[in-house]
Amino acid sequence: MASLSGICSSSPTLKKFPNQSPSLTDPLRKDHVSFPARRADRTLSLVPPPRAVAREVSDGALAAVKKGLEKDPRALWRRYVDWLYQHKELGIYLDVSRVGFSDEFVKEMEPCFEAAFRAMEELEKGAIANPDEGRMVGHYWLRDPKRAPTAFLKTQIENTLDAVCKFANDVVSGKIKPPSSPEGRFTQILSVGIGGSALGPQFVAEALAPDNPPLKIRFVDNTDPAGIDHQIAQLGSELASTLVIVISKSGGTPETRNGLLEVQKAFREAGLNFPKQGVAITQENSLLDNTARIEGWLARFPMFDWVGGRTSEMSAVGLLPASLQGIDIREMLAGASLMDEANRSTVLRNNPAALLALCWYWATDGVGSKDMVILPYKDSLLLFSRYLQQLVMESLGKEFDLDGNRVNQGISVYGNKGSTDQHAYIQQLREGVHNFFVTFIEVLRDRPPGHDWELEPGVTCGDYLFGMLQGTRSALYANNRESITVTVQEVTPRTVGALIGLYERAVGIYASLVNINAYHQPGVEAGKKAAGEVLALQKRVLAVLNEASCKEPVEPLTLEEIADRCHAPEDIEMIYKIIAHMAANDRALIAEGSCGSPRSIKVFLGECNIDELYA
Ligand SMILES: O=P(O)(O)OC[C@H]1O[C@](O)(CO)[C@@H](O)[C@@H]1O
Repeated sequence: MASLSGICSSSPTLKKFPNQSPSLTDPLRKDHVSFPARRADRTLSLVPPPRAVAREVSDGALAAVKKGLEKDPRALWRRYVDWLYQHKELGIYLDVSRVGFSDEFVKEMEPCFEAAFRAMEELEKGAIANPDEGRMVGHYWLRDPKRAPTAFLKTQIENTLDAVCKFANDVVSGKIKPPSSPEGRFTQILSVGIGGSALGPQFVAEALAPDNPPLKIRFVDNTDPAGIDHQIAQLGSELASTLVIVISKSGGTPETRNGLLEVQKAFREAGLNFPKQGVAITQENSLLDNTARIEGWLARFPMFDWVGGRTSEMSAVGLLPASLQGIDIREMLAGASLMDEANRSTVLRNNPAALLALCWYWATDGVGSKDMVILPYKDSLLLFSRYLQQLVMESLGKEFDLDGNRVNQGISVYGNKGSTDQHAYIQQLREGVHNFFVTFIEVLRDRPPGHDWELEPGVTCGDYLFGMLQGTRSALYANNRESITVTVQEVTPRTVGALIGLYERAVGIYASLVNINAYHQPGVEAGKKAAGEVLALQKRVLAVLNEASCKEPVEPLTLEEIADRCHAPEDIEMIYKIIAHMAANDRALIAEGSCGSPRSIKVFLGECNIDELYA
C-alpha cells in the first residue's frame, strides 16, 4: 500500500504546507471513491487549484484507503461488533461502524494518536496547553481534584464545590431567603451570562431539571432589550423571590454587563434590593467580582483562570444553577470522571473520545470538509447540539495552527432532535448535498418504568422513536452518508456528565491531531472590537446631531454632512445604519426623505442637550 505518512499534524509536510499535503487532508480526495462528486469538486477540477499538484501525488495513497462504505450485511455486522465500544459502568455505547475508515487508515493514524495522548497527558499534568494566553487547561481536574498539579488548586476546587453545595442547600431549604418575598424563599433563578457562561447551564437544565424543581431557571443570554423584558415580565411578582446569578469568566463581557444593568433597573423599579438577591460567578478581582464585593452581593463564587468558558459546566458556572434545580451535581461529576478515565486509555479502540476524533478526522478529511450534524432522539437533549456548537466550533475553528501556519481549521456543528428533524432537513441529508456526517444520540430507556403502554398491539410510542432513529441511520448509510451512534441507557446526571466529558476530550484530541490551540478564541475579538467602534461612532454622530439640533432654527443634516462633521466620510454607510436604527427607536427624527432612499434623508434630534454641547 502506498504510504500515508504525513497524515496528521505531527508530519513536517502538513505543518509547513497544510493545504498542499499529499495526505488525507485534501478535501478533494472523495473524487476517487464511490461517493458522488460534489458540485464544488467538479467546478474546481475545471480550474486546477494550487493544491492540484499535491493531489496528483496523493491519488495512489488515497485510493488505497478509500474503498467506499461496506454494504454487505454480514461484513457490516462484523464491523459493528469489532468496533463497538462499551463503557460498562456508565452504560454508554459508541458505534463507529457506519463511518468508513479502513484498517490501513487506523494504522497510519496511530502515531498521531500516540502524540495526541501524550499531549493530553501533559495537559492534565498542568502544561501550558493554551500557549497564546499562557494558561493551563484544567477542566478535567474539576471532576477529579487529586489530578490538579498543586495542592493549592486541589483545595480550591474542593472548597468551591463544598461552597456551591452548601449555598444551594441553604437556598433550597429556605435558610437563605430573599429579603422581601411573600413566599419567604427563593423560587426562581435568573441566570445572566452568554456563550460558555450560558450554554452548559441551558443544556443541563433542559436535560435534567425535574418537572417541579425547587427553583425554576430562566436565562438572559443576549443584549436584546425585548428578550430581557420578556424574561423579566415572565417573572412578574416573583422577581422578589428570584436569585440572579451573573456569570462571566472575564467579568467584562458587554452583553452580560448590559443584562445585569437591565435586571438591576427592574429591581429598582420594583423597589427590591438587588445585592441581597445577586450572586456572581467570575474570576477573582474581575470588574464583576469587584462590583459584587463592593455592593455586598449575597454570594460570590470563583471561576478559575485555567477553565475556559466552553468547558466550564463542571465548575461553579454549571454546578450552582444545576444544584439549585435539584440536579445531583456529584453524579454529574462522577459521570464525567468515569468518562475521563476511559479517555485516558492509550489504546484507540478502548478510548471513546479518540474513536470520535478518529471518525471526525476521517469524515471531514482532517480539514472540516463536512459538517457535524448532532441528532439526539430525546427531547430533553435538544440543546446538546447548541452546546456542542460552541464547544467544537470555538475550539476547533482556528485560522492558524500552533506553528503559525494558516490552516483555517474547524468543523461546523448543527442539529436539533429526532425524529422532529426528519420532518425538516433530513430530506436534504438523505438526497441533497453531501457535506455532513451525523451523530445519533440514542437513549434506550423511553420513559420511567411503569408508565409505558402500547398504543397499537406490541408497539409503544417510544418504539416509534427507536424505529425512526434506526430507519434514518439505515437510509442515510444506504446513500453513503456516514454516521456515528452514541447510545446511553437513560438521561441522568451521570450520563450527561459523561457526554460532556466525552466531547470535551474528543475536541482536545482532535485539536492535537490537527495541531491547533483548542483553548483560545482570538477570532471573537475582531467582532467585539468592531462593535466597540460602531458604538464610538454612534456617540460622535449623536454629538454632531446634538450641536445642529441646538441651533435656532434647528439644522437638519444630510448623511454626507454628518459624516463630514464626524471626520468619517468613509463610514457613511455605517452612519446611515446608525441613523436608521436610532430613528426606528424614536431617538432621531428624519426631517425629509425616508430610510429607503438614504441620499434623500435629513436628520435632527427631537431634543437638544445644551449641557452636553458645552461639556
Ligand atoms: O464568561 P465571559 O468572560 O463573559 O465570556 C463569555 C463567552 O465569550 C467568549 O469569550 C467569546 O466571546 C466565550 O469564549 C465565552 O464563553
